[in-house]
Amino acid sequence: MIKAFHSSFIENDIILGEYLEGWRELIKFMDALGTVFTFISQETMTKVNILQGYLNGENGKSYRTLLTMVKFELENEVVNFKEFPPNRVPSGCRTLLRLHRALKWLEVFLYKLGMSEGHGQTSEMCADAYHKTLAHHHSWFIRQVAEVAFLALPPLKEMYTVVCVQKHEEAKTVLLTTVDSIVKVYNITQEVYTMNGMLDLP
Ligand SMILES: CCCCCCCC/C=C\CCCCCCCC(=O)N[C@@H](COP(=O)(O)O)[C@H](O)/C=C/CCCCCCCCCCCCC
Repeated sequence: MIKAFHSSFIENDIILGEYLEGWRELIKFMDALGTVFTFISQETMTKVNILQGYLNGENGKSYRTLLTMVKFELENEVVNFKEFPPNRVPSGCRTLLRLHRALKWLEVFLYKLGMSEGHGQTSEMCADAYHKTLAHHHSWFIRQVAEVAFLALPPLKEMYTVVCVQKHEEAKTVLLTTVDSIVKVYNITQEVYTMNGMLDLP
């Protein structure tokens, strides 16, 4: 997962194929945490599949990177700035924005896990990261579902086994290295979306 996210950025752009690979690896982590996260994992996979569909489609070349996707979709008026178009596959830009917002939550959550010194409740860290980030973009109903899922998060030691480490020091290295890659990917994407006025796509 670190490898995929790390090789996804080039200068000020993101290679979409690598980015989606990073997400697929993240989904594997989430699946390893238990069936209570299936709903979130499926929602994430749906978004990944929409983007992969564009990448594999007839205009696939235009979806090779974040910048080429944005250029193509804006030039071809694929992006809807006013409403979520019913009965149409959502644009790549709108779909990636949902993953981008979730990446901020993940950055904050993994940073908290890494800096926890082996103490603290994972559910509290996760909820706190969520309230500060992704929750701002979710409806009341989704926020309630998320709160219930957080309660099912395993304790810190068990979470470490998910990232294949035993001790806090090892976990800290893995988690903070991941955060580092996520921050780079997040900042590039944020810049591109800001420049194109696309941070609030419906
Ligand atoms: C050692 C620790 C390893 C931890 C690894 C964690 C891996 C996490 C992987 C994925 C994170 C979740 C990504 C969630 C994507 C949500 C996309 C989204 O916001 N969708 C909403 C908006 O879409 P549209 O309706 O506009 O199309 C959608 O409404 C939401 C659906 C339900 C998802 C609710 C997610 C809320 C919680 C996020 C925290 C996940 C907790 C997982 C705990 C590990």
